[in-house]
Amino acid sequence: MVFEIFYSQLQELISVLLYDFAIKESKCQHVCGVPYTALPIATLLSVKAKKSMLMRRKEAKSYGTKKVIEGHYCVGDSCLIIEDVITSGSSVMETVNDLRKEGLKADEAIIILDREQGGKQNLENNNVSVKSLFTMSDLIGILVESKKVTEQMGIDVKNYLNNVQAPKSVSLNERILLPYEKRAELTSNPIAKKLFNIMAVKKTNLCISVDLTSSIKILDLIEQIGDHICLVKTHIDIIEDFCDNFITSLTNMAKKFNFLILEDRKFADIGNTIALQYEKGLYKINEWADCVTCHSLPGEGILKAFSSSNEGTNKGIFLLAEMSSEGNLITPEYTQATVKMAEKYSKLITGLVCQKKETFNNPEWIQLTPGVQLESSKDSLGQVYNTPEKVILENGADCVVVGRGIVFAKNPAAEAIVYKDTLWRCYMKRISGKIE
Ligand SMILES: O=c1ccn([C@@H]2O[C@H](COP(=O)(O)O)[C@@H](O)[C@H]2O)c(=O)[nH]1
Repeated sequence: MVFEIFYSQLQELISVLLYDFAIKESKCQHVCGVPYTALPIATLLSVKAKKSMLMRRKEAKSYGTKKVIEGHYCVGDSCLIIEDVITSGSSVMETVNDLRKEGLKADEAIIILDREQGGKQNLENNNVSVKSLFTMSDLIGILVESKKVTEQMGIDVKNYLNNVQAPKSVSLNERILLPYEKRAELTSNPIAKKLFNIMAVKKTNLCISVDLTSSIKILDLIEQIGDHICLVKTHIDIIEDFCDNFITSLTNMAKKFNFLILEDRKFADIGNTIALQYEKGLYKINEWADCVTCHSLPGEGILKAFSSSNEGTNKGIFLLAEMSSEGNLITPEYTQATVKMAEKYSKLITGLVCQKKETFNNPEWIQLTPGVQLESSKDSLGQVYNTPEKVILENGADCVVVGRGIVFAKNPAAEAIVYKDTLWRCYMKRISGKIE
């Protein structure tokens, strides 16, 4: 909604509407705009309502006062948050958290447009009441009525809003406290539902990365550890003796041991090529993999391609939002944009490959975290390993990828049990809420 700042009359109109709608009644002493696009409107409202303005810095200055919240206020003062658009509500929540850290009351937010994708619910779960001038349904109704868009477009948008299911209503970061069974009920992706249920039933959140080049060795390893895993992650293109029988044996084992199969192909091309790579060639990945990994780098086309390839089938995508390797080029902005993209295709998304619990809040998705061994360490090519305790208790992992830690252990079967038990203990501790 950054456009409003380009038109001074529009800015004035919006500030008058907001003032009459919610601000003139508010008892709050201060207003604070969510950086950055709500700052101009917050400034106008602060002048109109004669309330002092507080400004939240996104990054604290490295010099001087190093304050995150600028302005004149006392502990216990109340502050009204102003935001232009909410989707999940996470940007508003960041501002709320910073204000609360300073001892301010931040319990009310005024929004210009609520996109009706779960943000209001999330904020209310965090004791922030939300009033919005418009909702997306209002807006589309007005556009249809004034014939600016067709009735069919209005129906399509409403269907889209229903399909892009709102992140189910849990508090931000509460997802890590919810048990897998509960999250299985919340999710709309069929593979996420299955995986949550398998983890709960088998009491394991261990994903084995079978990075071996011999199909016999892979099958032999899975035969030994099948009872202790929920997910087998393959790199199908490293297998030197690949043949269709391997897929038959692997999928039979998946049924026998009740695990799912993730092909870690990390697709990263234009939609058309993705569809070919997914369905054709030697591997015909779509026929046997329950889910695949893919980069968000090429843009939405990649998810559109999977949507049409998977129409009518139960499949899932893990989007890469972060990587475990040292010096990788993924920035926080890239990660955020990836999460946004996932929100738009929520039904298709099984989860995100990521390293931090803050990366997303939606309890429907599974945080898949690679780069795990029993001791923190690094390999010689930049892989960074964290411990099970760190990734589950501190960093929010739901399902943990272990490769060489098990595959190259002296006794892989025994080592798989050690990993499984350690990871499960950490998960149980996390959902009990007893994390210091
Ligand atoms: O950020 C990422 C994404 C994927 N991986 C994959 O996980 C396994 C890790 O194997 P280890 O032997 O445990 O290091 C591997 O297949 C990677 O391709 C990752 O490590 N980091």
